[in-house]
Amino acid sequence: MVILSINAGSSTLKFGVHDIEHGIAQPAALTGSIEGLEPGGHLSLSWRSGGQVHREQPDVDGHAEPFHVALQTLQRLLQEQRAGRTLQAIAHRVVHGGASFRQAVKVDAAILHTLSDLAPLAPLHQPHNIDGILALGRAFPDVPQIACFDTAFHADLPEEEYLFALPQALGQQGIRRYGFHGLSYQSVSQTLARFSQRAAGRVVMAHLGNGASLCGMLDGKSRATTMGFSALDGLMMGTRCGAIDAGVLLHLLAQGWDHARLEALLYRQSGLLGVSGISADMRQLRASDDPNAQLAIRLFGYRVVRETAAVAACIGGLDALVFTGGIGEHDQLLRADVCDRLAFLGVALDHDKNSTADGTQVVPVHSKSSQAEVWVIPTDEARMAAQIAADLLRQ
Ligand SMILES: Nc1ncnc2c1ncn2[C@@H]1O[C@H](COP(=O)(O)OP(=O)(O)O)[C@@H](O)[C@H]1O
Ligand SMILES: CC(=O)OP(=O)(O)O
Ligand SMILES: [Mg+2]
Repeated sequence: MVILSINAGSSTLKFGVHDIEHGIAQPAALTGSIEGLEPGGHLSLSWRSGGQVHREQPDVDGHAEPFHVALQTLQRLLQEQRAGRTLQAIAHRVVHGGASFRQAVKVDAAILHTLSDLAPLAPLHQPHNIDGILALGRAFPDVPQIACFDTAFHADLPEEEYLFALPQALGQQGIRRYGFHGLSYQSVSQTLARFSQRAAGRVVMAHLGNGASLCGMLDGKSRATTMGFSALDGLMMGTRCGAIDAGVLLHLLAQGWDHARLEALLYRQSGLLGVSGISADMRQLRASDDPNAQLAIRLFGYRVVRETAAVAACIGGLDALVFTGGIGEHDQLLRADVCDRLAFLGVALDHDKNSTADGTQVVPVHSKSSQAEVWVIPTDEARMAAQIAADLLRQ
């Protein structure tokens, strides 16, 4: 069996072609991303197969929809690689499953409708996830499309974690904490379990990418997480501010800000980009000597420390801390800053080991004397989605 995994975002479409052997999704035989899907962006395709990396610039005529060109490019690549003919399913990462979906589902018209209703709760993600399902449904009409939700991993959060302190009628309408990055947490916790017995204990995972969140787990199950009703809560991110005093929003509303302006502020103009005024990308901030770039990095690390301690408190302590996501896997300075400040929780980093971890493999980075283990583990959301889809098809 072969499953194509799709993670369609606002600027990138990431894909992986996974063989399923004896029910287990294998690392992608063909993997890649199409970048530059945002308005005015420059489309570029990069893909890896058999250890070789290929790059190309798809031809785009000025009027073509970037998403359409990306899809044609992907279809062509699948044909060339003979992967398209054998597809058994297409697994889509869908960020928000709301109260309706506690686990993955095979998509039909009614389900698409429900997913569309959730789009305002994840405006950076859900519309693109849905576009991906529609486009691949047209391209491969006979192949089942499976929606794999970021929220599903957190479906059993305890009541005191998922309830907001609002009148209960609102909670009953579905206004509650859902939590996100679930495919990543599930992938990384399965990997941790292969390497460390601490996976059965009190684990805090830090998914620090363009979006960023933490998850506190007991025995591999989500018990606390920083993202909430939407993917805005919790940590500071590339362009999102994370947790913010709701009084600020009331104040801006009273000043005449409308929904569209607030949404743009909270989702697209804040975070590393907003504070630095330079970039949402940690690599560019590291390379800059502008004091505002350094300030943005400091705020980012500070918030990770603050929230890690809070999440550790919710799960009763810390047996292991795991870094993943683009920043978590690659930014050794950020890991060092965070771990040094978490010494009070029994975290002691081995700085030499930390400097070798670059997201290509699983690396323990704690020192011998550390009470808590610290790991850098590359996430594989695509393989996780393929696995979830394979499991669903077998049911
Ligand atoms: N070598 C690196 N050093 C520091 N940060 C990095 C590095 N590579 C990637 N990043 C950060 O990771 C982010 C992308 O994270 P990723 O988890 O891949 O994001 P996405 O949410 O798009 O899946 C980039 O925006 C950048 O901030
Ligand atoms: C939920 C979320 O923020 O996802 P991403 O990190 O892909 O933006
Ligand atoms: Mg991500």
